[in-house]
Amino acid sequence: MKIAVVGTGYVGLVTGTCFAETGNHVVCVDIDENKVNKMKNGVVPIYEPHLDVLFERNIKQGRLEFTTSLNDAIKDAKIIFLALPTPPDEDGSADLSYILGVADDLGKIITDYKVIVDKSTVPVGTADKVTAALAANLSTDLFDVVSNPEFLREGYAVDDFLKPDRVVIGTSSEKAKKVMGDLYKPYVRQGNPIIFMDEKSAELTKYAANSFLATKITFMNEIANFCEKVGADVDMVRIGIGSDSRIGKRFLFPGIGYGGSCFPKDVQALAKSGKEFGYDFQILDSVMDVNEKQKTIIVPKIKDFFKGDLKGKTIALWGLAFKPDTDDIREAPALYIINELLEEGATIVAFDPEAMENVKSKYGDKVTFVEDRDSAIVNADALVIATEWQVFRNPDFDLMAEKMNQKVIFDGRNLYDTQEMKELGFYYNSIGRILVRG
Ligand SMILES: NC(=O)C1=CN([C@@H]2O[C@H](COP(=O)(O)OP(=O)(O)OC[C@H]3O[C@@H](n4cnc5c(N)ncnc54)[C@H](O)[C@@H]3O)[C@@H](O)[C@H]2O)C=CC1
Ligand SMILES: O=C(O)[C@H]1O[C@H](OP(=O)(O)OP(=O)(O)OC[C@H]2O[C@@H](n3ccc(=O)[nH]c3=O)[C@H](O)[C@@H]2O)[C@H](O)[C@@H](O)[C@@H]1O
Repeated sequence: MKIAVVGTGYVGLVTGTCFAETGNHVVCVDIDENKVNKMKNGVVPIYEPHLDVLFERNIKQGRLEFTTSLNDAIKDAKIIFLALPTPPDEDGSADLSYILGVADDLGKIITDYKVIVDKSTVPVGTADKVTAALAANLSTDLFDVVSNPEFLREGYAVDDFLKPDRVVIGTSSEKAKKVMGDLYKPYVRQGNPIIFMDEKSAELTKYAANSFLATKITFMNEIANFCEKVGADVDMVRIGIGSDSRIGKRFLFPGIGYGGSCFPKDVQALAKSGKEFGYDFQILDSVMDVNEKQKTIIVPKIKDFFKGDLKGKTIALWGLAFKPDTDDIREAPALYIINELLEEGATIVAFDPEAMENVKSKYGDKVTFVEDRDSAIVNADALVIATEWQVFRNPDFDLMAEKMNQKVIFDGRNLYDTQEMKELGFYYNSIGRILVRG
């Protein structure tokens, strides 16, 4: 099948590459010329594990192409995916200007029947708005609009896309249903269901999934905070409740709050969407409040340790990305921690395996960046861990003892065993577990 993908970010590029991998011909279009040039030269513009192999293979085999011309991209395509940004507007609602702008452009250039698929995360009612934008210039016989939300996670995007738990397709058109069913056939063969539904339900399924997961994490963060008050161990509680199949083991890991380009904006957008329709999502308001505090929950702990004064203190920071295996720093808790520590007068020496360039462009020389994990801890008064990259899981504790000014760790991701830290004589402050005083 011939496919066009508009927008080559995390979702668009993975979508385009994976559809090429299953034998389709895909043209990806982006307005960012620099990005398109990179891709034309065989460079993957984002860090996403395993994407490069598929990317190279499909370019070589002539199934994956790139352009900045919307017209060139869509002229032979039967299906056009919109994988465009839907960032939060000033009031927290999803900004649909990218999607509606492209829909408007498409309405002016489409000449034969096409299925326009919304892959971006959008509020209920967007398919209707996209339809209206297209219909302003185009006969409704020449298109159908489908909502096909994406559930991939950054860092696991390729695997999540190729082996999805489910594919949700929202459409009221039998013709579009057939086209989409054919496209996703390879995934059905892997035993993953395609769930057909109406457009509005599909749109809401996406927000509901992200909001539910964000709520699950936040609930666990509150349990962790309470564990600290009463001397319980959140790891035990997590295992204890996660073993109940009704609750499940995944997405129960407490830490310094959820971040990224999706949970924060999607929870906010669903709450906002609720208000627009006269419904007050009380749970979501609480989730946002708790998460906001959770992102910097480690800072008062650090201040307490240093008796309220961080001036002149050097803090090593391991991890900047909002989670491991990505260079994405959107809404990363590490940035909130950096802001507060800088305000308190601390010096920050940071390391992240993939996200340093992105942070450098925001902070410049306000933060010192080093090229490896162990350089960050030299002469540090404390180490803060903000992202659970594998490389931080098994550090050289002897080297830490030797190189740090004192053996002090504030761990926002619960990477180490508290008993071991006690034996090694570290001050070790983690989330929802006993405080090891060293
Ligand atoms: N990042 C993720 O893991 C996931 C994101 N989503 C949703 O997918 C959508 C896209 O997200 P990302 O891929 O992360 O965004 P992104 O910001 O990484 O990429 C968007 C791309 O669209 C391009 N673009 C902007 N205007 C354009 C135009 N007029 N024509 C062509 N290209 C244009 C940008 O240059 C950029 O390359 C959002 O709605 C997001 O909520 C859904 C599931 C997962
Ligand atoms: O809509 C989206 O963009 C995507 O949002 C999330 O994916 P992603 O943001 O890439 O990353 P997650 O692995 O879900 O992590 C999100 C945040 O939650 C945090 N988290 C996750 C799991 C957990 O147990 N505890 C926890 O604090 C992570 O550290 C991270 O900050 C969803 O998991 C995807 O299904 C969805 O497609």
